[in-house]
Amino acid sequence: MIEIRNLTKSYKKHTALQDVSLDIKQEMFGLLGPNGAGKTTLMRILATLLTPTKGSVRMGGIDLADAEQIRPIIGYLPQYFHLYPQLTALEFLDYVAVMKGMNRPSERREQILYLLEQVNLTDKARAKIRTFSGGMKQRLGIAQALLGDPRVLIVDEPTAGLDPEERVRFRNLLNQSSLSRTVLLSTHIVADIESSCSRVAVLSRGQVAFAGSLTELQACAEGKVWEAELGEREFAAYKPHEIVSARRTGHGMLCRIVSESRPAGDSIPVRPTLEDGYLALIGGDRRD
Ligand SMILES: Nc1ncnc2c1ncn2[C@@H]1O[C@H](COP(=O)(O)OP(=O)(O)OP(=O)(O)O)[C@@H](O)[C@H]1O
Repeated sequence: MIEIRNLTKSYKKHTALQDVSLDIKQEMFGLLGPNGAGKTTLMRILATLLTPTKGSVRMGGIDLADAEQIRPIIGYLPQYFHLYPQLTALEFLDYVAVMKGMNRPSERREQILYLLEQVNLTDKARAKIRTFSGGMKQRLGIAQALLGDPRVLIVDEPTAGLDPEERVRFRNLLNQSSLSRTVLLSTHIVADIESSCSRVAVLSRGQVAFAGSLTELQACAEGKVWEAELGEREFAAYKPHEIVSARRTGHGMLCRIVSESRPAGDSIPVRPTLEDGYLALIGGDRRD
């Protein structure tokens, strides 16, 4: 469905994306990566808001450069987006629908009411957006992205800042949306990928460090995850990204460690999680 070939984007001297190639089918595809890895840059290119320096993208066989053909098939929820606080949910969605070229009022009305129901905001249809919680705003954001029934939905870090209940609700909404379209979800939150995506790519410093199934990503930490009880000095000797979790015990800290080498002393190898796989892969490349 989406074929990304040798995509490069430079902002003056800084190269944010370098030679990125990916194939995304009709599926829910996750994009992981630390801060500054280039996720937003890639998403903005796919949403036709940025022009790549080099490379090409085709969606459903249409070249991304063909803006007139490509725009109607894309729905985009940016990381930060502006909602008009004085408008009601209905007024806002009607405004976006008009912007998307939906000219028939009856068609707009029908789709808006359907989407408000999908995102569970029917009872807030006539409430002003300024009264909405963060989760309600994100759900309204998804509704605006789904106006026009796009074949590709691009969502950039949509669950950051949501409470656990809203995050689960939002993930379910994305899962539901992915039944009939391609969804590309960018996030830092490994649990979001785990619960929703069939495949994932990891960007690191603008390059594809990994692309494959969740099981394959998990396997990147095979033989590199350990549980060990560490004293204060041993604990301090590890790099921050190597200790995934630590719990105080009577004698020190019981730590989960992602490391190429077996920790000294009493340590036992443990089965990696998806997060371990991600951490083993990006390791010291993390900038945050
Ligand atoms: N308009 C710009 N001009 C110059 N540099 C930019 C611009 N936009 C992004 N960058 C740089 O490009 C790199 C990639 O940024 P991008 O926002 O795509 O990363 P990201 O993976 O989405 O990060 P985050 O998770 O923090 O949102 C960063 O080093 C960033 O500082």
